[in-house]
Amino acid sequence: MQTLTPHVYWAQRHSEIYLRVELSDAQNLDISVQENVLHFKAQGHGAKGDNEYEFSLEFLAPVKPEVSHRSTQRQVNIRVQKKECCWWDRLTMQERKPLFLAPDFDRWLDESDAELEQRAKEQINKISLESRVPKDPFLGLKKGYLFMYNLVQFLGFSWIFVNMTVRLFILREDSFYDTFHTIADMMYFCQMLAVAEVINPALGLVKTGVMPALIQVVGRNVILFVIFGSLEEMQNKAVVFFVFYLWSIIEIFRYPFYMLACIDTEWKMLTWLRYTIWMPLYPLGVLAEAVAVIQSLPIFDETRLYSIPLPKAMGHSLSFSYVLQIYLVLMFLGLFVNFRHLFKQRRRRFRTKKRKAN
Ligand SMILES: CCCCCCCCCCCCC[C@@H](O)CC(=O)SCCNC(=O)CCNC(=O)[C@H](O)C(C)(C)COP(=O)(O)OP(=O)(O)OC[C@H]1O[C@@H](n2cnc3c(N)ncnc32)[C@H](O)[C@@H]1OP(=O)(O)O
Repeated sequence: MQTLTPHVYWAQRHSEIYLRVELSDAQNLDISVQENVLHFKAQGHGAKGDNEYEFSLEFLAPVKPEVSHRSTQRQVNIRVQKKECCWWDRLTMQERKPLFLAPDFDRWLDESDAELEQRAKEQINKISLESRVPKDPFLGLKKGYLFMYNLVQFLGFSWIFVNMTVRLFILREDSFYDTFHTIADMMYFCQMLAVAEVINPALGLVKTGVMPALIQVVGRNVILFVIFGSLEEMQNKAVVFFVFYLWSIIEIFRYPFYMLACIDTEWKMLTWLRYTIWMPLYPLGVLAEAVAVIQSLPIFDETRLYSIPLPKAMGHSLSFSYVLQIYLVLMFLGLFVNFRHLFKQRRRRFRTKKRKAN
């Protein structure tokens, strides 16, 4: 048997090469890519009758070593993936086209048509993927609820922030000492409502963990209701101003950011602020809260408020200040957990943004 070369027809797309080998009833196919050269060997019926046919092609640019092929009664179809998605000027490394090679006009597309075809394919894939993911029938309701929740919180914290800022400008330092009496009601309202922030991820309404929200809400509410709310002696201390002011600064950026997210809108500046200003604010907030706890310790010792009754043999009662000392340690653990969480959220947010931009 003579070894002959079959007629080969080729076409390309940005990511792959198609070869059509004119050989009917091909058998003993041996097709491989080694060092960027495609080797083909098979027995079949070609231009010179039944024979063994073979050819080699060194590609113009790198291709993946895996080759897929399908043999039909009339021909052998070969598909080779390009390593890089780009358009080639010709198929082979050698400039002169081998005699057995010709364009496959059935598949031939020029570069711009191939691009259009690629885009159409991507669009079809996207649509079919979207249609496979079941649509949430309550999506509108969920978004409406979240939007309203964030709006109310935004209005509440804006009122707190503006009120405190105006009072600071007018009364200067004096405003520090009666912050609680002017702001507490609104802060109670916002922080009670903030319990929803633990419930929302628990119900799967927002894509985030329950734990960071729980730490945040419990952390603030202990300070607000237990330290400030139940000790009158704490209510006219300057620390109340710093705690409330630090809490409200982050929230006047965080809630509008969420509101926009509910209507699939984004303002870059707001996103940046939401994911950046917590860096100085969070440690400062925890520091201010720690100062408040430390200032409250002697008051709890003195008033015996919330003290834990002990059996007679062990003494009278255990001051609540001991519980608060343990809480102080927990606060710094909480700071660590949430700081790490916020760093992750920030990285995820800006990484996805960059990827989308590319
Ligand atoms: C078991 C109990 C233990 C108790 C231990 C107590 C320890 C005490 C520790 C005390 C530490 C607290 C100190 C703190 O009080 C001090 C201060 O607050 S100082 C001021 C500065 N503070 C901050 O900057 C923190 C602000 N708070 C937060 O950022 C959040 O509360 C937090 C839970 C920490 C993080 O939020 P989240 O996990 O939700 O991250 P994202 O904002 O990135 O959101 C993730 C995705 O969910 C979507 N989302 C979230 N919430 C909503 C919403 N309400 N509406 C709509 N969408 C929402 C958001 O858009 C993200 O989606 P996507 O990824 O698609 O963009």
